[in-house]
Amino acid sequence: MSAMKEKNPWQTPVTIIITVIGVIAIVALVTVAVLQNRPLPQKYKYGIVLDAGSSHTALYIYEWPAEKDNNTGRVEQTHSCKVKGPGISSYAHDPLKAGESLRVCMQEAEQRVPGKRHQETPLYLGATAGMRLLNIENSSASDEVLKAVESALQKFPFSYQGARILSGQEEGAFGWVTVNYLDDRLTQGLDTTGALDLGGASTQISFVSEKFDGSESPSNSVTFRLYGNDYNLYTHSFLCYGKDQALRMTLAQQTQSGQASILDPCFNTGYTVMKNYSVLYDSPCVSDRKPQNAPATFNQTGKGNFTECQEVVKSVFNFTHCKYSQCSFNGVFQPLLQGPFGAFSAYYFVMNFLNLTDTSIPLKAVEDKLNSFCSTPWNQIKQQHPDVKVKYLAEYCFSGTYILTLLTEGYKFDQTSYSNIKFIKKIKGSDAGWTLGYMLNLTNMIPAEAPDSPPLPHAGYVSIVTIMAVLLFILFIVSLRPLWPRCSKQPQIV
Ligand SMILES: Nc1nc2c(ncn2[C@@H]2O[C@H](COP(=O)(O)OP(=O)(O)OP(=O)(O)O)[C@@H](O)[C@H]2O)c(=O)[nH]1
Repeated sequence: MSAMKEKNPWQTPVTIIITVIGVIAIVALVTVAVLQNRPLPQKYKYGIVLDAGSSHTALYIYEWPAEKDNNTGRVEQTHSCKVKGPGISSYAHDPLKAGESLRVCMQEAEQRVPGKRHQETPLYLGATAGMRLLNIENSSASDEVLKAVESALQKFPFSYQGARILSGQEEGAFGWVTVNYLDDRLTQGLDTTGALDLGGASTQISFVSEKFDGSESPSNSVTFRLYGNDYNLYTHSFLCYGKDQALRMTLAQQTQSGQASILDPCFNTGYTVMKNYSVLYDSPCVSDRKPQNAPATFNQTGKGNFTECQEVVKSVFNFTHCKYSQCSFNGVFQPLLQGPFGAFSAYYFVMNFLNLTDTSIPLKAVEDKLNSFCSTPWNQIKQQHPDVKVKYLAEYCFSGTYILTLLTEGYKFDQTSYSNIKFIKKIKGSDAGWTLGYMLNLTNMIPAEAPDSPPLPHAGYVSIVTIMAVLLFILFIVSLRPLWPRCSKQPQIV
C-alpha cells in the first residue's frame, strides 16, 4: 500500500521559531505601547476663592488634574459654601466678626480638600462692591476688615495668597473669562459670549465688539492674549447699580422731601414696612441726598404699579450727557452690543423666580408679566410662595423692573439683542461669576499661547503601533522566504 503525505512548510523548526518570536515581539510591542500611554491614576490639585460680595460671602473650591496645570486641563468647581450672615463690609464696626464669619465655610474647605494637598492649595479672597463703597466712605475701616479676614484665613492650612478689593474692571473682565472658559470658547478661539453680572452693589457689562478697539474710551478696554488669540474686551462696572444700591437710589428718589410715608409703586399692594432714614442713606450711593430735618423713620407702603415703578427706576439713570459716539448711561461709553450674552448672579435669581428666563418672548410680554406680578396683592404673593425668603419675595417687583430697565434703557438691548441673552446660574456645574477667571489668571492657568498637544490621541497612537508591528512582522516573514523549506508542486508518494 502506498501513503500520500504533503509536507507543510509552516511546520519546519525555523518557521515555527520565527513565528513564535514574531508573535512575542508583537505582543510585547503592543503591551508596551498600551501600558506606556495608559493614563496614570488621576491626581488633582485644588484652589479656593472667597467671593466677598456686598450682600454675602461665598467660598468656591476648584479642582483640576495635577498634570495639566498650564494648558487645556479643565478646572471645575467641586464645592461651594455660602457664608452665613451679611457681606464683610457690614462688619466695619466689628472687623473681627468679619474674619470669624468665614470659619464654618473654611472648615468645610479643610474637609473637602484632601489633607495632603492643603499646603499647596492657593487660597484667595476678593472683595467687590460692598468693600469698594466702604473704602470710599472710610478707607481705614475697609483696611481693618481686610486685616481681620486676612488673619482669620492665615490660620487655615492652605497657601494663603492675599485678600484684596477687586476693581470693577477686574470683576467684569474675570466674569467674562469665566463664562468663556467654561463654554470652551477660549481654547478653540471661537466668538466669545458677553457677560452681564448684577450684584448687590455694582453691575458689570463685558463683551467683545468688532467696533471697539479701546481708542475711544481706553478706561473701558482690557486686552488679553489667551491660547494664542488676542481679545480686546469692553468692560464697565457701574458702582451703585447693583440691585440693593439701586433700590436705595429709588427710595432716596422717593423720600427727597423727608416725608413720614411713601407709596412705593415697586412693591406689591398691601406690603408695608417701616424704614430708618439714617440706615437708608448710610451709603455713598445716596448719602449726599439725605433730606434735612427728616424724621427718624418712614413708612414704605406698596402701590404695585409696574409703569410707575419703571418711571422711578428710570430716574436713577442719567441719559442727558455723552461725550462719546454713544453711551449706555451716566455718560459712560458703550460700543454697539454684539454677540450672545450670559447674564448671571441677580439677573438669574430674579428672572428665574419670575419665570422670565425665556428671552425669545417679546419684550412686551416681559412687561406684561411684570405688570401682573407687581399688581398682585402682597398677601397673595406670600401665599403662593410660602418657601421663598420674604426679603427676596418683597423685592421681586422692583428687581424685575430694574433688570428690564437696566437692560433695555441702560444698555440699549432691543428685541433682537435681548433674545441673545441667556440667564444662567451655572455652566457645566461651575457658578458663573468672577471667581474662576480670577483664580485661572493668578495661577497662570490660561497660557497666552496655545499649548502644544501630542499629534495623535492615545487610541490613535496605539492602533498605529499595532498595525505597524503586524505589517513589519509580515514583511519579516516574507523576507525570510529563501529560507523556507521548498515544497514540491506534486504530492510526494512515499
Ligand atoms: N432672589 C434671590 N436673590 C439673591 C439670592 N442670593 C443672592 N441674592 C441677591 O442677589 C443680589 C446679588 O447677589 P450677589 O451676586 O451675591 O452679589 P454680591 O456679590 O453680594 O454683590 P457685589 O459686591 O455687588 O458683587 C443681592 O441683592 C443678593 O441679596 C437668591 O438666592 N435669591
